[in-house]
Amino acid sequence: MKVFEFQNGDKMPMLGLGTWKAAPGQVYDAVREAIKIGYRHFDCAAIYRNEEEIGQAFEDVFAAGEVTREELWITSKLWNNAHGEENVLSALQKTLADLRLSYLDLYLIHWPVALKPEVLFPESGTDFFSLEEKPIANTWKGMENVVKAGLTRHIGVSNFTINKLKQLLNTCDIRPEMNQIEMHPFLQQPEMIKYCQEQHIFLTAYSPLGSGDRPDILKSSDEVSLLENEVIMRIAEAKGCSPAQVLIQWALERGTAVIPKSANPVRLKQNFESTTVQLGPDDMNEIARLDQHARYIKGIFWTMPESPYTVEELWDE
Ligand SMILES: NC(=O)C1=CN([C@@H]2O[C@H](COP(=O)(O)OP(=O)(O)OC[C@H]3O[C@@H](n4cnc5c(N)ncnc54)[C@H](OP(=O)(O)O)[C@@H]3O)[C@@H](O)[C@H]2O)C=CC1
Ligand SMILES: O=C1CO[C@H](CO)[C@@H](O)[C@@H]1O
Repeated sequence: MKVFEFQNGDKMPMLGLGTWKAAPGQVYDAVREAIKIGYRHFDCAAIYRNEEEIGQAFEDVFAAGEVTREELWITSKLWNNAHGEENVLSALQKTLADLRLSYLDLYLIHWPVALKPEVLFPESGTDFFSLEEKPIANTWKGMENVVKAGLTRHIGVSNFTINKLKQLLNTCDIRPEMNQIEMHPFLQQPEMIKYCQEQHIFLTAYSPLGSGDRPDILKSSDEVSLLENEVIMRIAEAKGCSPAQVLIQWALERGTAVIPKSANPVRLKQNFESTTVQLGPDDMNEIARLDQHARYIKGIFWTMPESPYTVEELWDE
């Protein structure tokens, strides 16, 4: 398994398991099965509301001696309603209690968007704080504090643009080591890859298979399927593998980590075995031409009348 090696020598397996939408009642089995298959990297978040069940699975695999804590890489994310230096510690403590861990490997600011403490998802413009009211630089101090307290080994961000990374790099003491963003053949983000390579920030690709099981409210009528894309299907057929395996291996060959979600034992195994597929330069060039700057996670849930956030500002477009 390819790994990212961090400056302190820690190693993160580049292929991990996404856990958004892995339903309570199923995610326990999915995590246990994934560990049997060989997954050692798990992508979690407080807002996925399944961390308790994932924590039960971790506790049980450790007790059964299947893996040790040190063999796993566990990421989680600070939800938008806990921005502010003073709120990070308690949010992380809740995640650690739910996951039944004493430390995380990586803790990310989930979005550069701040919500009022009592709000999980906004319903009106008054549910938000602006970034002037809750500056990222201040939230980041809270992230640095939890590194110093030994509660997470690394910190980073998610859904940050190059501009927002630049602003953060100007004010931070501990540099962000990861940006987790949507990336797949329809949204290839070449400038972000170049910038993060220069700045020694690792990238993780989310929704690498097109996030087909998103709630309908997050879907738009003009959406196109990645898994059914003609080029991806043709390459898969030629290699004797599945379209999902092409998409996963494509992400790895570009030097990004990738966290496909599955709760199905057959697809979990298939996704893990993507690394046996080899894509050549012709395949990579053909896939490069599929870029259409199209997002599945558009961030429209942060934009509504009187919200301080706009899609243009969110993505710097
Ligand atoms: N930081 C952020 O803001 C975000 C982070 N994420 C993270 O990224 C992870 C992955 O992204 P996500 O949006 O969940 O979507 P993915 O792109 O990983 O797609 C998941 C869907 O693909 C299906 N699938 C999985 N494997 C295969 C396969 N081999 N063949 C066909 N279909 C398959 C799954 O079904 P099934 O389960 O039935 O196999 C599910 O319907 C998330 O779970 C989360 O951890 C995602 C969005 C935003
Ligand atoms: O990680 C993610 C998936 O879940 C959330 C919605 O429920 C998104 O906000 C976020 O991008």
